[in-house]
Amino acid sequence: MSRVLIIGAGGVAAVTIKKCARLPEHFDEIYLASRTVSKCEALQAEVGADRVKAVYAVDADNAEEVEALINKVKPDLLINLALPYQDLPIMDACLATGTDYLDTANYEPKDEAKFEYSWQWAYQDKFKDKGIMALLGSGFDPGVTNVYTAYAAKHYFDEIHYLDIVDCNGGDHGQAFATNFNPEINIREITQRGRFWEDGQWKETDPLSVREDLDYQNIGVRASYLMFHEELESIVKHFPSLKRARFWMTFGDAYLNHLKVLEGIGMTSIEPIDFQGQKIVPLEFLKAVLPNPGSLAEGYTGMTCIGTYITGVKDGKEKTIFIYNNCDHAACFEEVGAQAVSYTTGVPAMIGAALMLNGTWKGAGVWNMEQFDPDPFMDMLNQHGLPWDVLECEQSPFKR
Ligand SMILES: NC(=O)c1ccc[n+]([C@@H]2O[C@H](COP(=O)([O-])OP(=O)(O)OC[C@H]3O[C@@H](n4cnc5c(N)ncnc54)[C@H](O)[C@@H]3O)[C@@H](O)[C@H]2O)c1
Ligand SMILES: N[C@@H](CCCCN[C@@H](CCC(=O)O)C(=O)O)C(=O)O
Repeated sequence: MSRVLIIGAGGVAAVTIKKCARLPEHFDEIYLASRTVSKCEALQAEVGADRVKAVYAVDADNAEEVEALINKVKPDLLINLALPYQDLPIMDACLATGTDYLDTANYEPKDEAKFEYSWQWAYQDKFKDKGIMALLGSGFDPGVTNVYTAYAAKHYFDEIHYLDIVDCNGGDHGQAFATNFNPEINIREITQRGRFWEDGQWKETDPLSVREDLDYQNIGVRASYLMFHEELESIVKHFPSLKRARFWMTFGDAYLNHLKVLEGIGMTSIEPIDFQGQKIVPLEFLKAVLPNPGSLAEGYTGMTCIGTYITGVKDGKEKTIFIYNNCDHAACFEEVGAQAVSYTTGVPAMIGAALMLNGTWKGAGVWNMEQFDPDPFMDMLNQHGLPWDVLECEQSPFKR
């Protein structure tokens, strides 16, 4: 029997819960908790009380509260789909109770827009000694992109040398400006300085200053900008043969113009300001004004294309492949009432959890996705709504 406790009841969690609920062979009992219990109740009503057994309010910034909840529910696995700020308190609660842990985004401190694995990797010995497992970044990127890299290294190359992860949302939600997942986390991510790995060191660029126009399968040519994304950090660690590793995300002109204005007037700042006698953080206020990402789903058209270009050597010859998925916003809405960015994150969280629970991916300690055999995960992507394809490219599409 397997019992999971999911923390978080936002856009991503809604997809994971619905997918888990359909798979009683992997998830016998599902429990749900979040800061706002009414969101959990709404999801429980949608999915059915036979599948989501009970819901709870929890403040996951508080490790002791999470620990008390774990002691009540006694899950085999805790799936963290709250925000990156809660990763460490939840990991502390898992350590205290001897519970396995999974998340989709690496820890970042609330008062500093900096995301890196050092904080979570620091739990390696503690998790190992306790005999429990943490699986980090089981979303799409990070997540599936790490698994694509491991799959390419296993089946297509003797050694991999160049990696370019590309993330295109070619969809149209009809809003002037909106983010597809938590606006605070998303805007903190894309306004950071760019960073990529080359010749054994990290190199920095000004935010969104390096552009390539790339042709995305079933979407077309889109302006793509170099950014830092967390999976680069673990992938270069686990594939030391990489000479260069970069991440690119597409943005339209309208999106970038809005972002520029919001940044220019200080609305993306995380420094608190005084407003009518109280402290407010401009970015938190902006989040309250922007559409809830879940609300974009109805009427959203077009698709995403996220994938990994890899160049390396096989039998002495250099070659490039592209492994990718297209995900259609409208099809996701029809299936689970969500848009494709929530879907592409929520499904891999379910798959990572299923592989942990049935022991296919197991081991004490803190793990990144590319450290396990990619094949069972790739099979489940095909079975559960995120089919992938591999293209052999004549040459790399990047000019630089
Ligand atoms: N790996 C990927 O591909 C990828 C892509 C998109 C999003 N993500 C990650 O997925 C996670 C969820 O994103 P989302 O769009 O669903 O966000 P969301 O804002 O819609 O949902 C977050 C949920 O966490 C809850 N929460 C926030 N603070 C809490 C606290 N202190 N205690 C308990 N619950 C709390 C909120 O109430 C909400 O239900 C984020 O960590 C995000 O960074 C990963
Ligand atoms: N998987 C991504 C999701 C973000 C998609 C970003 N693209 C922007 C582009 C919007 C536009 O140009 O209109 C988006 O918000 O969809 C991640 O890991 O961060």
